[in-house]
Amino acid sequence: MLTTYKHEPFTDFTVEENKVAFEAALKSVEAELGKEYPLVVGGERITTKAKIVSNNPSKKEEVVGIVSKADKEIAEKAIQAADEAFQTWRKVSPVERANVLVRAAAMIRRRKHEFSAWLVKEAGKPWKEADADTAEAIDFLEYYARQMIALKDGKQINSREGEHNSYFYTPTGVCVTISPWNFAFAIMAGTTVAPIVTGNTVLLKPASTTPTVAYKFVEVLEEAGLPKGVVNFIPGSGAEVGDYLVDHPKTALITFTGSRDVGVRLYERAAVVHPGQNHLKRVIVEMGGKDTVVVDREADLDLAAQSIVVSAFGFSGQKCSAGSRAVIHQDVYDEVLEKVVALTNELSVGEPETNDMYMGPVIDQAAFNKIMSYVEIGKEEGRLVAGGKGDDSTGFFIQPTVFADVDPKARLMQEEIFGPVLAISKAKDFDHALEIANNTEYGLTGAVITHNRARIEQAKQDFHVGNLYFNRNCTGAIVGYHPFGGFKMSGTDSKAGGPDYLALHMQAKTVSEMY
Ligand SMILES: NC(=O)c1ccc[n+]([C@@H]2O[C@H](COP(=O)([O-])OP(=O)(O)OC[C@H]3O[C@@H](n4cnc5c(N)ncnc54)[C@H](O)[C@@H]3O)[C@@H](O)[C@H]2O)c1
Ligand SMILES: N[C@@H](CCC=O)C(=O)O
Repeated sequence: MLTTYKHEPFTDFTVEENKVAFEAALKSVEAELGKEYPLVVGGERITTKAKIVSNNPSKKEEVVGIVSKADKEIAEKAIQAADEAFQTWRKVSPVERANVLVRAAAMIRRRKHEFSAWLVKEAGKPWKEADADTAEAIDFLEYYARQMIALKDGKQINSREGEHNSYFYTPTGVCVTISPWNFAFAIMAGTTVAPIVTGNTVLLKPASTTPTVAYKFVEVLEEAGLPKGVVNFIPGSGAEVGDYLVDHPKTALITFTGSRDVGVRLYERAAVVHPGQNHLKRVIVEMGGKDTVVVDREADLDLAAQSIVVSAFGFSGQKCSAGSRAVIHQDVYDEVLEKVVALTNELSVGEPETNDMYMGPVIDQAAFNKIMSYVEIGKEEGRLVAGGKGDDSTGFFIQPTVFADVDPKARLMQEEIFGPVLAISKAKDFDHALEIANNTEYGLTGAVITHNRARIEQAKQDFHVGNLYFNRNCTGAIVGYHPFGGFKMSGTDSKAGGPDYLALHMQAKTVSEMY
């Protein structure tokens, strides 16, 4: 019997013992930098000539891992291995499947700082962000294990005299998991184990910037007792391997987390029925955000400024949930803006290895260039009040940047920048603030800072986002506490870490037997 689910606590790095332990983990990871990792297909290790090289975004020259790269031929082999493994894995009891996740969670918990240290190196995460990413990966394993046990007997339905009816969930088939780099552990792990615990088999294609941590996770699943072929590790080009897997007639389920453009393309492709395919593919697509913190005139203005800054600049704004826009009531606009600028100017940016930096680098050169081009756009569209500079000489560092007085329809207020750039608009009143908050194509997260109960109720009805928060920041959803997923072009609102999530990976079956 499992204990009641509780989320994994975050590490307090002001405690000397924790700091020392994390430094030791970083040292041990440093000793492993630059190693090579194979693909894993049906349990077999495959080394290819073509490689994906992942570098430390804060020290461009530092190679973190060199990972073999799958092509179409290997992708085909992996699909066959996953299909074969499905025939037995689907019959393994849900409790046994759940136990694999619980064992894996325990193993990761014992190596928690080591995994977080990999995230510092490979994703450029400051310690606190890396620790939260690892904690969330553990949470997904623990939460989905318990959810599967709760669903194992299906749900109660009615029977009539002489008839016995039952309703239960069955596995779907081969699942393609395509994950992003920004929660290189948590989202990769969560979107891998949800299909596994529900009895499906998985082809895992992690992001090319963060494949090492994904390989380490696959090793843990194997050590936890996952049979060969249930998870297959096949990093590769999104365009080549991604398309091949999405189009394949044996693919039953696709779970994608990433950008809007790739997600939409994949959603369209998955709708096409290919020769040899006798089913419709299930698709879970979680995409970007352009998330807003709204500040009412009746609000704690210090809390408002803190919420805006934390939402905008945590992990350098590289969260789909990032509050990259703030909309402030005109009566308190100047005061909140002044506080936001003061807090922003206190933030430090630099190599995250030593835990004295609030923000590390952005992920790579392409991201650096894109974000800096938005800084230039911002200079045309608004008033630069903080930051505005970047330095890519040794790593990809960008100052936390704030633009004030931006028109609600300006590009800076509409497009996902995915970096430390905050745009601020002034609202005439609360209705106007909500109108601006809703005026993008996205609908992922949002926050409202207000003391006014009527406005809280109004926002609950009218602020059209999947995750709405009051009097706090709009990032940092916790598995099992804040099920996560967005409306509109932010995705299929599948609510990762929530009670309805696992059912999306299964087929409900009705059985009726006459006595
Ligand atoms: N809604 C959410 O829960 C959520 C969570 C995290 C990140 N995101 C979003 O993800 C984006 C950042 O992540 P990213 O830069 O890794 O996104 P991305 O779309 O560039 O890549 C995501 C994954 O898709 C793969 N890919 C790329 N082209 C492909 C193709 N043609 N076919 C199949 N796969 C392909 C990539 O290799 C990667 O594994 C942001 O837009 C962010 O908002 C959303
Ligand atoms: N679930 C995370 C965001 C994931 C996307 O990047 C949060 O709530 O901040």
